[in-house]
Amino acid sequence: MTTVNAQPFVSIRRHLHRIPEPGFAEFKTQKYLLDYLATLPQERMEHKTWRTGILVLVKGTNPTKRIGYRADMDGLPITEDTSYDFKSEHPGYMHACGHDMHMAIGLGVLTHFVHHPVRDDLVFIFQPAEEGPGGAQPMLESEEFAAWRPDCIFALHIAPEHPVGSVALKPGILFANTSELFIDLHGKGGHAAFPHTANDMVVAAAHLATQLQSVVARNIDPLDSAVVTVGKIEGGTKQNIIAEHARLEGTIRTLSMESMHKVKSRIEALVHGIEAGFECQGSIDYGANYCQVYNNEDITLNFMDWVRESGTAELIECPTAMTGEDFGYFLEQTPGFLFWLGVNTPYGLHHSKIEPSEDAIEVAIRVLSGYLTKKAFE
Ligand SMILES: CC(=O)N[C@@H](CCC[C@H](N)C(=O)O)C(=O)O
Repeated sequence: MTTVNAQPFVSIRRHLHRIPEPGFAEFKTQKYLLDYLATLPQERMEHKTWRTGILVLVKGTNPTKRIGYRADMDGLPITEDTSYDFKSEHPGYMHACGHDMHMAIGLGVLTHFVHHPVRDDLVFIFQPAEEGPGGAQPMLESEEFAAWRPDCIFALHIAPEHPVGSVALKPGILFANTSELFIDLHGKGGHAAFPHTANDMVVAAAHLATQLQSVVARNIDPLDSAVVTVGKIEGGTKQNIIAEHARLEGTIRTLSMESMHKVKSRIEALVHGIEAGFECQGSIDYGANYCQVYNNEDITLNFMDWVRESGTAELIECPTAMTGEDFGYFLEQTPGFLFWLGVNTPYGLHHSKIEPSEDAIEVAIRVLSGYLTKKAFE
């Protein structure tokens, strides 16, 4: 089994944790990663940037194919509430989805292969804007990516609910199809004391938020799975002014595209109903849409067998989750898989208190280095 000194990558993770940035604005993150790459021996390495992302080629000794690992880079608009002494230095932003861990692990694996080259070429992909508006699709269409397109590709995501030392996955559909959801309602504002002269968009938004919950409950086959979550409502300007505008922001998750179309058409019908019922105008924007994460059956089962046989980590066969990931677009074009990495913390992804166990960094570097070495000689 490969032994790994993960301490430098724990420090890297802590530095990255301090500088979370929004999608396509990962400027400090990109610079920090580039500065680290410059400290490595350059003989076997080439790199190039794509927008705020980075692609790194670690050259094989006698390459027959290219193997990819992808790490996402962006943070989330969350005010951090952890006990860390290396908290976010960017007010209102936090690495609450583990991308700091994913990048540190990527650098750890890359560093291992710079010092221990294998037969095949390895491509490390640091991708911006996973949380939105979605960096994978435009990156896949770029010339920079096309020149180093991998033949198979892997990624991981931290899993708060799984123990450190474990990896969890399944062949087939692992994550759902997603669509963002932004609904604007425009009515007639007015004085709080004269409601009969106005069309109150706070009341309309409240009705709509409640009605949206009927879509999954009443329009989707209970044996299928779907989610409609409204995560944010904004409306009004002052307590004694009737609001002329309200905005609902949410996300849709489905396991099939058929259900995605059904959910969207029901949402459109409900918004028309609100327009008629509250004499207002509604508009819907579906923002960024991600396709499902579909793990290639053969490669995933092969990896699961390898984990079991090598004893590199505890293997958990997990169910499908309604999370989304634009890594699904890589898997649509290139066979591979994504796995959950156990980080054992009571707070979930996107929570202001999440503190993933950093011991998982060593586990991930060990698993990925071991597996990619095997893969490079298959
Ligand atoms: C792993 C994870 O938490 N991914 C995000 C992906 C966001 C997709 C998109 N911006 C949306 O909100 O629909 C997730 O929320 O699952």
